[in-house]
Amino acid sequence: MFKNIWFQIHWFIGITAGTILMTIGLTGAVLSFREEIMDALSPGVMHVKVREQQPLTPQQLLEKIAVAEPGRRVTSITLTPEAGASARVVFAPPPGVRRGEARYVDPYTGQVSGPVTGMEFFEIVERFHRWLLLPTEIGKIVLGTLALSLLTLALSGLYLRWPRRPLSLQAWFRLDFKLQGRSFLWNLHSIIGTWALVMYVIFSITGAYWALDWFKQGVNTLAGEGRAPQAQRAGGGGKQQGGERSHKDKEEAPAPLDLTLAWDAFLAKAPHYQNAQLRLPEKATQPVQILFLGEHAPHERARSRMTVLPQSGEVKQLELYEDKSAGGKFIAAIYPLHMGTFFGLPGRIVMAIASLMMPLFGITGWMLYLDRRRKKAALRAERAALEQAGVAATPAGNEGAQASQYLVAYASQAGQAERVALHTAALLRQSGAQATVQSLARMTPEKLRHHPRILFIASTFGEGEAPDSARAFERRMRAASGESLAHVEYALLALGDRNYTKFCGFGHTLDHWLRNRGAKALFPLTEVDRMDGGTLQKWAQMLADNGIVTAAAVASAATSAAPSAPRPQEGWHAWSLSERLQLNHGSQGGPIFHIELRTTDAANDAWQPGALAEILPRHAADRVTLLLQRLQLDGRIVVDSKGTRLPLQDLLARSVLPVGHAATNARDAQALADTLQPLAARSYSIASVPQDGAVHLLVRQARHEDGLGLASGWLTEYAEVGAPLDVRLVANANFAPAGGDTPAIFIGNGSGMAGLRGHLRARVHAGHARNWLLFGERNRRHDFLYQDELEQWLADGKLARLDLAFSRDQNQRVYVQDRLREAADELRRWIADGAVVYVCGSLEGMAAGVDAALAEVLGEQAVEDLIEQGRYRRDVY
Ligand SMILES: Cc1cc2nc3c(=O)[nH]c(=O)nc-3n(C[C@H](O)[C@H](O)[C@H](O)COP(=O)(O)O)c2cc1C
Repeated sequence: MFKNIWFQIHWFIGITAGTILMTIGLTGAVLSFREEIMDALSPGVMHVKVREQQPLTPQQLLEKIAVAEPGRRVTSITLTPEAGASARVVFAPPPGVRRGEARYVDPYTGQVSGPVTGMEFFEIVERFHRWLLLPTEIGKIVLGTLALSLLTLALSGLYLRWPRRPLSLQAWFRLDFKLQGRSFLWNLHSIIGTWALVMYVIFSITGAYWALDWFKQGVNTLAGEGRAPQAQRAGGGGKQQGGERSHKDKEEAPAPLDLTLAWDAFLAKAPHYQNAQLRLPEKATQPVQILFLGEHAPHERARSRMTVLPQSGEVKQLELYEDKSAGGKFIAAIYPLHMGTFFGLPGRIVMAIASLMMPLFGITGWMLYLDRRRKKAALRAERAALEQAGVAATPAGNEGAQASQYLVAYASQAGQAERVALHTAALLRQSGAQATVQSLARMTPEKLRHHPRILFIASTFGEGEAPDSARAFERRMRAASGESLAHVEYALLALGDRNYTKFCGFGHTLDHWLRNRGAKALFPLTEVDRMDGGTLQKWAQMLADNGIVTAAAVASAATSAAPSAPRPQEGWHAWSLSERLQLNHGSQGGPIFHIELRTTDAANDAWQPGALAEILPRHAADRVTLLLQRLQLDGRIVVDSKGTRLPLQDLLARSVLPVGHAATNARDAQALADTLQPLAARSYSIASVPQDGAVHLLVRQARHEDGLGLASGWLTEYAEVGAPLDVRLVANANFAPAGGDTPAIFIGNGSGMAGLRGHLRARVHAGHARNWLLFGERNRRHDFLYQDELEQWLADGKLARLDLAFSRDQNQRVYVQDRLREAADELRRWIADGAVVYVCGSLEGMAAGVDAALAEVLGEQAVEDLIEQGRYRRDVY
């Protein structure tokens, strides 16, 4: 709730003040290097060619100027001892003008140069930066408000992005260029924001100091400097008055001013000055003020002040910077802090970059805002449509127990999980079931037991954590006592992004917790990568396969708009199936095939152990032909599908085949093509390393009542050896190698050997020998996959230990988890040595059993710690 309020404040200020702040940032960056730019644009003006001779004294300069510019009074001269640096002089302004003209004077000849190129431009930029080109008093208030807005944005942003693991540097500072879409924008916005935070706080506080008088007075009082110091710009503070007076006194022909004695007095006190500005009086009898940077001045505003009588050279007053109070020094540091010069050139560059980045925030912020609006609008439309159809979210406080047959509970950050939840509810209703949609924000873990059948749609946020709205639920979940959910059946769809280390992290946490409470999964957790449309279809299909919704409802939903983002098409490459070999002839289980894929595309043949190969499957040619015959359509007719032209039979082979009315209603080939949805990609663990020159897969052929499984049938039976395949290799951060020579324990069963073998082959190549493999299947005789290779590694010392669990080779069933228990002491030793555990294979039975065995041997907390430390990695399905 509190967070939500801050979120609203952040985006509201962001889209209003933030938009103007972009221009303030840009102009600030332009002003950072104003002097250097003007110097470069005006050769021979701000710096002249260095000569052997001594530069002229201020008095000599004054005399030369009097000849060159007769009748013009000089109000200040600024000198720098650097060889070749011109003196800067300011003339008294004409009546009614606020600022006098500034010109540069050759330090050796006293020649007055022409105006500096760019000066006017920078003055306009400065007026924009300080007052938005408004009248000063109004401009100051606007800029002060903007400065405070920037402070609010920075601090609320910090609060909103506070990582749940604040000790992780990575969570604070790591830019992740693998991310895409909203996740990438969010990463950019929050990480760069963190980097720039200190700079923005400095900008806003120092900016507010100049713009808001009350703020300035407050700061001055705090600093023990009761009055605001005089403006310290050249020709600033009180100059206006001076200008008016000069006009009034013009007739009186002031006595000529001689600076010789005053300058000598100054040099006697500060012979090694870095910079001196002489403020000249109108009359020779009045004192000259010299503001100067002493030899050890730490920054450009660490100025000392000397007041000297020009006629006698008597020093009336000397206020050294060194003698200022701490508060006074702080006030003097405000300008260099704002400019970054307080920290020298590096500070200036950092501040300029931070200013330049302000538009990046504005733009990413706007994009996040618009994306969110779009998603919310889509969600509203969806909700309205589904409400018409009778599927509505339960009002708060009415979790009405058994009232509905299914609870569809979602955890969503930006609304995608909610949309899927609404669609799932629609599917349920079309199938004749009752459904209630409920956010986990309104649920507590304790209330779940009132719902015997729950479908969860859970997205992940942060680093593998629950979305904000479900954080309270997650907290309670961790704290909840061991209340049993034994009578609850559930299915879980986890939304995530594979580019994050903890892919679908919250979905898995929730799943783990539900199982530990005794809830029964209707089918294994389904992961969805970046709202992949195909996987969502798989979810619907799983619901149908398990009798939760009807096939007809799924088919009709498939032809209507699915709640998926357009499938990212990038990354698909042409591969070919180069080898196929059944490894388990005679097995009691389904046939398992070793399959090799090759590509000629060298740019696409690198992957890390644990990676997955996504494959776009196709229907067997016979099935397509049969359908075409039934529809009396010619499969060779070329149709258009999302901009690609291809024969209808090819499109059908890659699409969900239409059933019922959807097919028979199609008037012609193109009308049919327009209704088709692409088949979901299937992921397989890669069992080889790039050095093998091919992607190896282990595919178990699935057989259903109506024939072979779609993808496994295609890969193991229908596709000819040599057939082309659309393949995309994706990293699997959850199952990536932990790196280095740390000991590794590999546990798996059946085709799960694939993911383990990929890691093992990589480690063997790298010469890492502390590998322990626990593998299980039914019979040693038929199911000892890759037996020769494993035994060879064992003999060569490349595999330190191999435990096999062939469940049906003896009367009593034995599984990998049993082997793990038998080797408890060894397991504890390996874990103590820092071992990383990799589990690959079936979620049901194996993964859950291994989980329980690990908890038994090592303790629940130790398992939690392993997960936290990234030492328990799983690729289970
Ligand atoms: C800031 C941010 C952090 C995320 N962190 C993860 C993560 O750790 N693991 C993951 O699998 N997905 C992560 N995601 C991806 C989301 O879970 C995914 O985009 C999901 O579809 C969002 O659904 P929603 O709109 O219901 O929140 C993250 C997304 C964002 C914007």
